Amino acid sequence: MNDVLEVKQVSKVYEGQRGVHQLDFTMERGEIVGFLGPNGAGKTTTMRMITGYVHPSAGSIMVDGVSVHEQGQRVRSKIGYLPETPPLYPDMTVQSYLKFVANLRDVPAREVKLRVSEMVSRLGLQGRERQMVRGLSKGYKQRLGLAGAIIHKPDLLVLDEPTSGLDPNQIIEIRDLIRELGENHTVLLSTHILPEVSTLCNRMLIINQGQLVLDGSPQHFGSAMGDQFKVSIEVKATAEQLHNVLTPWEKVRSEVIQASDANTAKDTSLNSDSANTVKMLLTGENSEDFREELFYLLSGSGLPILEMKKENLSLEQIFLKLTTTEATDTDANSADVDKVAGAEMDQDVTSDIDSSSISGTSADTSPQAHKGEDSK
Ligand SMILES: Nc1ncnc2c1ncn2[C@@H]1O[C@H](COP(=O)(O)OP(=O)(O)OP(=O)(O)O)[C@@H](O)[C@H]1O
Repeated sequence: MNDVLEVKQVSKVYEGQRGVHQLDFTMERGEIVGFLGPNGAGKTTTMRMITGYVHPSAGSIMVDGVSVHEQGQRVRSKIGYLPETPPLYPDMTVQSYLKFVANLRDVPAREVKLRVSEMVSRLGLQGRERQMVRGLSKGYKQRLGLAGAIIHKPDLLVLDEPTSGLDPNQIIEIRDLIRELGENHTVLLSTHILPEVSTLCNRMLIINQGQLVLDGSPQHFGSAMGDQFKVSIEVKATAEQLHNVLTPWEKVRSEVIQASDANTAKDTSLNSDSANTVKMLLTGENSEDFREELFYLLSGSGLPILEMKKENLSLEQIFLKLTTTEATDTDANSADVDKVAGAEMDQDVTSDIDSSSISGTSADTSPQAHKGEDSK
């Protein structure tokens, strides 16, 4: 069996209030899955149920074929969990903390020393072995938390907002580490930072109001969810010539973005080399791909197409679209939106580390998180 994680019809109700509702997804070995959602969507609840710290009200969760509910202790040895704020003991040194976690995680006594030094070098903690935890920067605390989460060589790594509160350099370092960890682990990672998903993950889940509203690869959506198909074109023509050809074509609405002829131009700053070219945004009445028809229409009219590009929704637009109230008023079971039409994601968003951050969130500060509690 290739599924490391199976979440089946899982719901959590807190004192009559919905935490999550009928979540259904699996994760295959080697996947790095981004788990996104606005505040209060149910990410932490889901992660805590997977790691066994919160009991589902309904449904079942299996890790590597073992039931979290029935064999919690066995499952914990298969999972590495990094809560948003790692449960570190400030009065321990880096080394003694790692030894402590190794023992807690049942690493065989004869392997502890080796495992600790492996973690120190793998997570870039060399030279800090004897430093007190309280003196570490937030970035190094995060490294130590990650070291503690993987010291027992778990199959599944669950990371709750691992880059939250870090500065941009630390964010890049921790992302690089997660990418490396993803080479040997299956990773479920919650985040508020949308570009993190496109840089790190090969799949993403979006949750809203406790329900899964999207399950797909960041590379395979954009023109999804019954959206109107959009194409931008640059044509060797005047805007008037192009309008004459396109106006009778009722299924497509056109809008000039840039034109070289002064009468219609929104941007007349073009130089003479681009004289008589026009850029337009064309919007179809539905999601049907009209590029081929467009090609024959323009070539039949003797208007050369200089460029044609399918316009995709950015990750932010997709997120907003799926997490507005209307989006979940309909039946928001993920299966309906899973089959998303192939489209490249707008890569522009990947360059911006913080501008897409949706918000901050609360933290789990308790060392008890290691031991298990049903605090939520
Ligand atoms: N212990 C609890 N008691 C009652 N309600 C809770 C408890 N924990 C979570 N909830 C509720 O469950 C829902 C999901 O919360 P959860 O913390 O899982 O969301 P989240 O996606 O992790 O949010 P954030 O991004 O803000 O951390 C929210 O409505 C929240 O108020």
